[in-house]
Amino acid sequence: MESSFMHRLGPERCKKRQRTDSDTTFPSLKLNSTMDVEIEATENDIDSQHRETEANAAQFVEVGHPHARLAQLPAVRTVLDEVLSPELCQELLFVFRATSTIGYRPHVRSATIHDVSTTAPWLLPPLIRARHAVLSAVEAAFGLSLELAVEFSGLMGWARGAVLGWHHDSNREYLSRRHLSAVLYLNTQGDEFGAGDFRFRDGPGPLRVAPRVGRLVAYTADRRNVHCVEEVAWGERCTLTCWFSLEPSASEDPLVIQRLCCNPAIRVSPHLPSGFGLGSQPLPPPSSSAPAHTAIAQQAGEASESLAPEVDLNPGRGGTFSVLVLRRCWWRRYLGPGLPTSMYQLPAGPCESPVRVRGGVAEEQSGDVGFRADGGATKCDADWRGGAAAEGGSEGTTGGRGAVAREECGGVGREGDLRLERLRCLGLVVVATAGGMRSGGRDGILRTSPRARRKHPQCLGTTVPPCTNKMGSMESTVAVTKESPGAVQTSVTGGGSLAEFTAAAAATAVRPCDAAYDSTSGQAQVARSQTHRTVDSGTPAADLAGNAGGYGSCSDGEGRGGPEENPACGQESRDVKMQEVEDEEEEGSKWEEAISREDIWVALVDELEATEGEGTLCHGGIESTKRSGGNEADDDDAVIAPMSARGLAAPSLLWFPGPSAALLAAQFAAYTRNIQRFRSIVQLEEAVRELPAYAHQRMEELLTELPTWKTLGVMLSDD
Ligand SMILES: O=C(O)CCC(=O)C(=O)O
Ligand SMILES: [Fe+2]
Repeated sequence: MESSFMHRLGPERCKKRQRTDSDTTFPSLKLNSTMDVEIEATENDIDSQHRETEANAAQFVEVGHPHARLAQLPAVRTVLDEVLSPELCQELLFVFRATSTIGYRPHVRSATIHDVSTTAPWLLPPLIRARHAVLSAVEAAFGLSLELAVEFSGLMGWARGAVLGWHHDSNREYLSRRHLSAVLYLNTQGDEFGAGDFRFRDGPGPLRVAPRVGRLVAYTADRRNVHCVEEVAWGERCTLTCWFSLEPSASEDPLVIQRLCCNPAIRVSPHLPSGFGLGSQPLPPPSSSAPAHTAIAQQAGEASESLAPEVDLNPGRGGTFSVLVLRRCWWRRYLGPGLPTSMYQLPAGPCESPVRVRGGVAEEQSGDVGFRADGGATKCDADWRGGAAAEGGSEGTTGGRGAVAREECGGVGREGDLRLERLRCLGLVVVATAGGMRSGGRDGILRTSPRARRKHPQCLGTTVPPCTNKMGSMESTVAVTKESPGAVQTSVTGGGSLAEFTAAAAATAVRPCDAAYDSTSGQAQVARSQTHRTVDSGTPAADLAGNAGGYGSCSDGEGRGGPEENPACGQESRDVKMQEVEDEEEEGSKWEEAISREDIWVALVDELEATEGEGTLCHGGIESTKRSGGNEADDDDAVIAPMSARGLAAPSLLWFPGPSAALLAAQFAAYTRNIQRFRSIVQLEEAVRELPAYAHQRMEELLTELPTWKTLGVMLSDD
């Protein structure tokens, strides 16, 4: 029996299986001690917060029946150490930080495998390796070899304040195909975060698991494993969270592979080998991605002399994978070779502004976007609940595959929102324009010469939900301006309509809890601003002022900025054009000095400008990402709850012609930020040398491995 398994599994899986087979029951668990894995629960352990949520758990029992295959397991949970090496965990942290976006609960951000596939496919190999190691460990631990499909996998970061009450992981009807859960901890409690214990409510020990790097806690998703996560006290607790299903059709692999196929970075021919995992889902016809392809080619052609030919990666092995690898793209001069362009190409398209605000019932407004005075959800949000914002997890707010009911509403524009959120998470400031800036802008793009920007870098960037045309006829501009080297001031100009206001609030990182729109009076304001102005709905010229919601702004809770450092904090917002003039007079030399230390960003910015209008790609990928990660989130606070904003030390001098470029910068910044020693922009040059090497290596790996994957379980390709 074992040998036949070994034959099917191949050496890697066998090794894993042999190692973990001995760990299937608790007495033989590879636990280092009970210091951080508590076997017995005490009465006091169930604190009031958890008691509150017991009622919740009780209501889920209906849908928490064990799967028949799992009903007689000798053990329903396990804890294993050293399932992943610290090095791989470290790399996963890197992947997570480079790709994460808003997560499924307040203070949680995540990077699902779909996110990674879409935005940075070259980062997939470590994630897939890790995912497969977890799969193997879980299958071995529960004696389910080759029986499990990965239903969801994603990297999660639980920041300070993140908490999850008692629940089990199949507590909703739509989670019923979720049969086993596994959480692999990527970092260690006490080192990189405080508190955040995982706890089982009752049943066999261990009842309390302290996260530590490489440790896996795995359990059946049914009601026998009611568990919780205690509140994280500081830092960020990072996990690779996976759910498994006994139903092959629940596998997320086909979608992931489809995502890759849609990604112009990895254009796979329609002639896929059988069993590749696509099932009946058709690939997009070549024509559907042709414009994108052309756009890239054009872009590459402009910026360079050569476009690599399509590469037949593996002609001999069942199927041709035509991989378009672009070379000589604009950033090559700065970042070196190896970075395919397409992951930076994000969709644009028609959609209303999809700002996401605090939980509540959607309210219809006259426009397409509702914004409630109490911070309730927009109409888009109602359909979006559980979209890309709810990536994984359980407790009803999480995971699953919810439908996006209104594509036209929650679709592309939502991605715009995600991008904004991502930028904000990274501590980057942005300028959003809706309908063009007054200072000579067109098409939502601020146009000043590079030279002028160098001298007057107060217009820091531009990004906007890619739906500005439908936002209304009025102009709306959000400018995040750097008032002094230590602080950022945000001003919103125009914003006459509800939609514009919401877009503005989103774009400026004004925390929704600090912004309000009075639907009765039509007044919108940003409450946290040092200076308040209101804007009359329908009055394009009206201004409202805000600050950048804690991102290097006046009210930064993390010690940056503040009135003392930022004399401009108390000033009223001004028209963007005015601002430029004044800065020129008052701060010119200061800026010059600051900029000279940021040449790399100037260069980046200049080149970003060149990508203006480069088009939008990956639409299908993004759509699919939303669907695959989504479910019925019942806690919309998760979506826009401000994340910790440990961004770049001086997130300035970013000028983005559009969301795609903004994401590029964000991703780039994420890379650099998360190489621990890079703390300031000044040090980016070093990162610039490392990033391409890493990305290049990983991309090569991906391109090499992809043709051999029949599913994302790479080891299965042995036979
Ligand atoms: O992160 C953990 O330790 C567990 C998370 C969890 O229980 C869930 O997402 O359902
Ligand atoms: Fe859970």
